[in-house]
Amino acid sequence: MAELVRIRKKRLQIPISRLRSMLKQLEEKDVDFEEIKKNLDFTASLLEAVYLDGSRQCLESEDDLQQLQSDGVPSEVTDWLASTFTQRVRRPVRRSDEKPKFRSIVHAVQAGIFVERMFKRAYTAAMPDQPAEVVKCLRDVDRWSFDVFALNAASSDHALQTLFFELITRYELNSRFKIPISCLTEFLSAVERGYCKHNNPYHSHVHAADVTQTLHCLLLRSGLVHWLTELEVMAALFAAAIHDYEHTGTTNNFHIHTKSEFALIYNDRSVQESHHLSAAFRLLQNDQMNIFINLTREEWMELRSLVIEMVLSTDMSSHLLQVKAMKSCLQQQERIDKSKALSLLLHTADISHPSKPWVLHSRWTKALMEEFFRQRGRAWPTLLSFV
Ligand SMILES: Nc1ncnc2c1ncn2[C@@H]1O[C@@H]2COP(=O)(O)O[C@H]2[C@H]1O
Ligand SMILES: [Zn+2]
Repeated sequence: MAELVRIRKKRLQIPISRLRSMLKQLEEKDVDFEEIKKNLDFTASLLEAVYLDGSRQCLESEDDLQQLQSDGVPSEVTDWLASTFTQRVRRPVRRSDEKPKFRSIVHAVQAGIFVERMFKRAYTAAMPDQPAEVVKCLRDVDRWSFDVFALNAASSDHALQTLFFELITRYELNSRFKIPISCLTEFLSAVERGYCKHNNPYHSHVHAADVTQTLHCLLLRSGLVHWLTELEVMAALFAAAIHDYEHTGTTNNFHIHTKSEFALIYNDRSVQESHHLSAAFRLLQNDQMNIFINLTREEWMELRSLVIEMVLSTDMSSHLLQVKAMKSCLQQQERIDKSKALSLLLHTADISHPSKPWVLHSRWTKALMEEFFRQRGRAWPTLLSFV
């Protein structure tokens, strides 16, 4: 793994140093501005291509370049790839009339910084040694088809801990927010125990790991990750990890109609979601588990507010409202509220399994059916009408 990262880093050194030198020239304003903007645009397209089509492990040979070409990457980008990563000489670039937009430069710079960070993390992560099987599973962590069940088996039933650790270190959020490693370990163990409390076939820590990975995939592949601050990414991953914490394996309706303790505490409003939040935040009251101990007060307030909004939005009863609000926002070209967008993304990840490969979807569906049947059993016979 370390060897692979070393090779990848070496390959990316050329475009990274190119990007840096272009930026320096831009600052000094002593070059052809249009040319440099175009180069930056190419760099962004290259980096996006490397990530978006999952081919960042390639660029080994001409075959890989061929593959990029067939995947619809512009010919200029493929040429640039060839001249940068292989011995092939670059063809003259066709001049385009279209002026590169300032946004392209912003994206290029952001993409460059992001890619460099993703690779740097391999050198800074304090992650414990993982079994080879876990490392193998995690290679697919950026993919929609990621097999969370395989990860759970490889990590001896610790999918959530393993995945959260991986993502936090990948995004370098552990160093950015000075998360004590011992707190992170304690906290994640407690979260996994909470998910096991009711022995649910569906709402287990594996579901939490699945939703967290899916959210990461959505953020990465849509490019939204460049639009977000580190605090927002941290809040999003945290919200996904805890979004069903201590789920009882029953629906909100079940709680309301059985006049459960939770329904009484939360006044029939988003009963489960309110409990997931409250119980997870309560864990952080314990200093041994407070992974956010080093956040400033402002950072903490912002993170807490975002997480609350995101987890409450996983209440299925808010589905239509959320979709309608986002549609009207897009139609009227209004500025999109980040917390609303993140909430919708978490909700999307939460109900995403029907769009995953059949082998994953059918497994989730069986687990959910089993959970629904168990609830029916618990409600029998008087309350059957509402379950
Ligand atoms: N394929 C599905 N069909 C019907 N309901 C689903 C399906 N997938 C998920 N759900 C429900 O949608 C809910 C989303 O939030 P939860 O994860 O708490 O619980 C989930 C299930 O109750
Ligand atoms: Zn869920």
